[in-house]
Amino acid sequence: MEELSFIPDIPSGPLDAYRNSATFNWKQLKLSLEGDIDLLKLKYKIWQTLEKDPLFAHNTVSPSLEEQKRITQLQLKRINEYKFLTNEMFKSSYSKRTRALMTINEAVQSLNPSLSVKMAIGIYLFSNALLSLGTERHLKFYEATILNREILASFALTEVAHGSDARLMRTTATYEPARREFVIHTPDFEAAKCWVGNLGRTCTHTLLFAQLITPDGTNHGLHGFVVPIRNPDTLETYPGLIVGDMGEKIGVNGIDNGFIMFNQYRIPRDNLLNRTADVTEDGVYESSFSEPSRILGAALENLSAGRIGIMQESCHTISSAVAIAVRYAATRSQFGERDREIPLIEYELHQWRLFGYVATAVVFRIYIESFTRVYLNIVEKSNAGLKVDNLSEAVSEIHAMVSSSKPLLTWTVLEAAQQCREACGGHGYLKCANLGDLRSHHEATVTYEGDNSVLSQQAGNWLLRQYTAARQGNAVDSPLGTVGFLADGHRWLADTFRCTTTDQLKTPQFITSTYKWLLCWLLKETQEKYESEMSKGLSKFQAKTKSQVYRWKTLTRVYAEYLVIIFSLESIEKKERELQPVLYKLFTLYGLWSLDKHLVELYQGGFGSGEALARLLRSAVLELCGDLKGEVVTVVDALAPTDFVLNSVLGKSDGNLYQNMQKAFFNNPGVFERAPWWREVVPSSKL
Ligand SMILES: Cc1cc2nc3c(=O)[nH]c(=O)nc-3n(C[C@H](O)[C@H](O)[C@H](O)COP(=O)(O)OP(=O)(O)OC[C@H]3O[C@@H](n4cnc5c(N)ncnc54)[C@H](O)[C@@H]3O)c2cc1C
Repeated sequence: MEELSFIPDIPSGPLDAYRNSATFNWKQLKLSLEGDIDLLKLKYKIWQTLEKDPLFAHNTVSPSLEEQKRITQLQLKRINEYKFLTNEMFKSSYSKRTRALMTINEAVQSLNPSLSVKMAIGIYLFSNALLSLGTERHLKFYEATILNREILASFALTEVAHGSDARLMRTTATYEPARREFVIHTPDFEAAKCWVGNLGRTCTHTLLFAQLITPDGTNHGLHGFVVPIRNPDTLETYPGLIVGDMGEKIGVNGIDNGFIMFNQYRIPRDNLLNRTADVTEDGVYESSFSEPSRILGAALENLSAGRIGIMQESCHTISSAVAIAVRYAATRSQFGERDREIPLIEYELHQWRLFGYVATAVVFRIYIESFTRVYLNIVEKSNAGLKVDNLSEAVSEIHAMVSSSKPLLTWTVLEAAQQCREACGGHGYLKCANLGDLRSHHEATVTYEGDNSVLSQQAGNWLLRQYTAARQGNAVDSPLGTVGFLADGHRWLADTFRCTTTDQLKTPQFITSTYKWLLCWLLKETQEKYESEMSKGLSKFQAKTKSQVYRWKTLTRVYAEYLVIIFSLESIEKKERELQPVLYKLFTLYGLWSLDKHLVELYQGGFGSGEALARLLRSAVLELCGDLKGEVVTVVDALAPTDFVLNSVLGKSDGNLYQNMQKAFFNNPGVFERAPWWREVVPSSKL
């Protein structure tokens, strides 16, 4: 086993009772979930450095809005000074460098989600966009951002009246050959860019998406431009801009989301990100794509890395949430027979509420770790000009994977955070439990970088194209192999439920084959519904909108669950032998617990007929919960960050629940003082 002494030991205490029954070493599982010892070391280095820095100290009371923004910006400055991304990392291969940046982002996110959003948009998303959408002209911006940290950027796509439907955005960038400049203009408030993170108070530049118009009046669709917003030395906005902060939100208030209106604002021609399309000095438009929608598609594909980052952060959020709730469940006792109270974790109901999410936290982490590798490998090869087989098909498949997985992960983590909060009862409602902040900061991820419901529709488009190809006897375009099985769709659909014992369900084979049946059936259902709407004379657009509920939407969710299943299974098969028993149990629980939510479809489509399917499936879930009782406390030790980062009075690793709570109560500012406003509320006659 590798040398893991850099991971601090966990203090002995009341949780030992459960820890002692674990069949594996938690540090080994932690390393295995991280997937790379250097990245795990980097994460600990960041956490330990920031724990010593007063700028990162936790607050017992939420600071004012302005203060949250100030602290977050100062923290970013400090992170830049720490140079966690060493020169060696910076010079390493694209995938190594990106993995390191993603790790820094994850480590920071678990301490202050606003800070990681600030960093992700302001540095990584922007610099990534410069590399993928820009050319040599833009290298100066790249270096100023990622190397010298002189630029803090933002990403301005959303407008007041248009969010998901990006094509109809109305900010314009009109080229003027006489001055070789683009003139950016906002026609009215509805076209103001809004929700733009870092724009409200801090960014120096924005990556703006605007309709590119050539001197002949032709609109060539949305294109990306680098637009200076503020003087970096004074943070004053430049003339010609109306920029403001959007005010208080229901989470991530350390981020200054802003709005902006441009009044005939001029930028040099060179600021157009011109990898896919350019305008000559004389104003002639040139593009390697014939379709404007494909240019936008190429530009927005850049968001994939950001969405993968969101999924990684979501894995941290669910890990923290289940760590708090499971440690609480193991130390909090209620009820029992003959006045002997038992810990909450002993109750089957409590196990069922929480353990599915513990299993989810583990398999999501394994899935994302593995998918990130595949993704970065392909991007690296393609950036280096190496041959990637079926590159454009692979890009489409990755887009479908990301567009279905981001919704699945972010929605599930939101449900998990809520369930964990409730599982800690009233104490879970305390700010110092940290479950409320985990939930509300996470919540925005279901909307930003693509609203989940809208994003899922894109994955459905790709899936239905593959289904149609398979039905017509053509090849399925799935270089990553996620839906290669559709070629045998009729065979999978002929499958029926034949198990007679729960053990027969608790196998990877049962779970994967049932998912294949589900996907084939949902594809057939969705396609039939779509065709029947078309046959009534509806347009493609209308037919699509009439096929969403119970079909398209469920289909894309099931596809994402299937991705989690196949990717995590493949990884688990390669993991250390000592870890495999617990990992298979967690995998099986995730698979069956997820299938339980699709019983309606499994019966409706004729996979199951009698009562056996539901009875055996649910019994298997409960048996697995019981089997995992002795393991979960140690599983969450592997999932949890350090106590400082977890920042929860209920979830400390020492398990001294009530001593920790007393300390927190007694240390609340002014806790024992008479209310400073007492004079205002007592009867005036007594004064
Ligand atoms: C915290 C936060 C940070 C953000 N940061 C940025 C940023 O930095 N830069 C930026 O440009 N934007 C940013 N955004 C904006 C974000 O990207 C948009 O909110 C998102 O794309 C959704 O667009 P919308 O709000 O206009 O919702 P709409 O598109 O108006 O959607 C509203 C609802 O209608 C549903 N809907 C829409 N179309 C359909 C359809 N065809 N069928 C069925 N249902 C549909 C959606 O699912 C959604 O539930 C941020 C948002 C938040 C909350």
